Amino acid sequence: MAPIIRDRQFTDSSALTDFVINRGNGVKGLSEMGLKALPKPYIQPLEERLCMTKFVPQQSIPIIDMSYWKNPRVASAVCDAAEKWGFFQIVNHDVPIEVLNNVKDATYRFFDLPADQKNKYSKENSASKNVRFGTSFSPEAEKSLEWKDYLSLFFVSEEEASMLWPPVCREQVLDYIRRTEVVIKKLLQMLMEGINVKEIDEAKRSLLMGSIRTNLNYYPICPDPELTVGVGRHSDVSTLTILLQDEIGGLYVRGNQGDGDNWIHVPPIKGSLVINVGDALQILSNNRYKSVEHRVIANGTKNRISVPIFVNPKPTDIIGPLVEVLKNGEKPIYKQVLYSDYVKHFFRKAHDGKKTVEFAEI
Ligand SMILES: COc1cc(/C=C/C(=O)SCCNC(=O)CCNC(=O)[C@H](O)C(C)(C)COP(=O)(O)OP(=O)(O)OC[C@H]2O[C@@H](n3cnc4c(N)ncnc43)[C@H](O)[C@@H]2OP(=O)(O)O)ccc1O
Ligand SMILES: O=C(O)CCC(=O)C(=O)O
Ligand SMILES: [Fe+2]
Repeated sequence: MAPIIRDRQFTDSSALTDFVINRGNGVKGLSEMGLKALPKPYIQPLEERLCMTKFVPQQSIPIIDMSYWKNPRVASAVCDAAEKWGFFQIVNHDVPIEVLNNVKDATYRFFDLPADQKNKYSKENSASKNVRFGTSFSPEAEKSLEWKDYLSLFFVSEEEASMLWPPVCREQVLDYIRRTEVVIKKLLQMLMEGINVKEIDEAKRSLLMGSIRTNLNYYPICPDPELTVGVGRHSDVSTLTILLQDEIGGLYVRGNQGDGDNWIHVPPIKGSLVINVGDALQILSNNRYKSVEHRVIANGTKNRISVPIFVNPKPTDIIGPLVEVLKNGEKPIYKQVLYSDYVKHFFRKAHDGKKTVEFAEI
């Protein structure tokens, strides 16, 4: 059935929900209809929009060259960036450029599928909870929707992926995960040494990288980009996030100057990967490493994609400050929480900046 539209606008919000969510057209479908104005549900309150006066053009997150990763100066730069910024970019990281290009192409292939093909992976239709196509962040919980569609792939095994993940992107995403794992291990090794954890044994390995979720994000051209957001202010609930972005730009990170209401652009650098600390690592390190708020603006002229790999504890792990960081008598800031409870808390509310971590505070 055709959506109920008049003069390229929806007549009511249930017709919009039906078209975008129930029928799997997503915001990409809305964008491609050539709407003249942004539908009301996507209009964000003024305080959640990012205005020019809050940009800090002269600042930049660190860019770290991983060529000589065994050099202690690299480890020191990584730990320093994780403490002060919570965000950095890495170059010369050894993940081949073809692997990155292939996963970007695969992302376009998935989102270019007809709506009924993508909708096979929606929350209602997907054969597994580990594969989910969706739009916005948590449409049931949000007062204002976000201008983004996504495919979320929770990795269980290559066997499961080969049965359940969409064939148009499966191999490329798996390859991206495989090739990135080496970098993830190097970074975690450096970060652990920085907080006196000498060895990553099996229990630590599980806490640090026991589960992997990869999202394919698609931000289509938006009719009124300044009225909405691509992704609202949030910190990730991961240990570390490895993010591949395309050449469009639009990711902003909260700065660490003055009152903190300043936002720094993360410029696309060909072949680089953006790394950020997530809440789980902030909790494990008892606030030594910081998970920092970030957001994505909408774009009025270009489609944008990004592919984050969220490296997480296992859902069944209990997370809290590591004994090594408390050894010198430091007071724990966080209690022990079941990681899947933490993630469910995150997903059941709208994006609300750094508030998720309060769930684990003592
Ligand atoms: C989508 O836009 C986003 C996403 C993000 C994500 C940032 C991250 O850091 S993701 C890393 C999250 N960590 C993990 O996935 C590893 C641990 N996993 C788990 O603990 C579990 O797999 C689980 C995610 C908690 C799901 O557990 P399960 O027992 O199967 O519970 P459910 O009832 O299925 O789900 C609970 C609740 O969460 C919603 N949900 C589940 N998966 C997703 C998903 N991939 N995307 C969105 N929402 C999800 C689910 O709908 C349930 O909510 P209800 O309201 O329906 O109860 C950052 C920024 C973004 O814009
Ligand atoms: O698209 C981006 O650049 C960032 C997306 C993001 O923050 C997320 O998916 O958690
Ligand atoms: Fe994020």
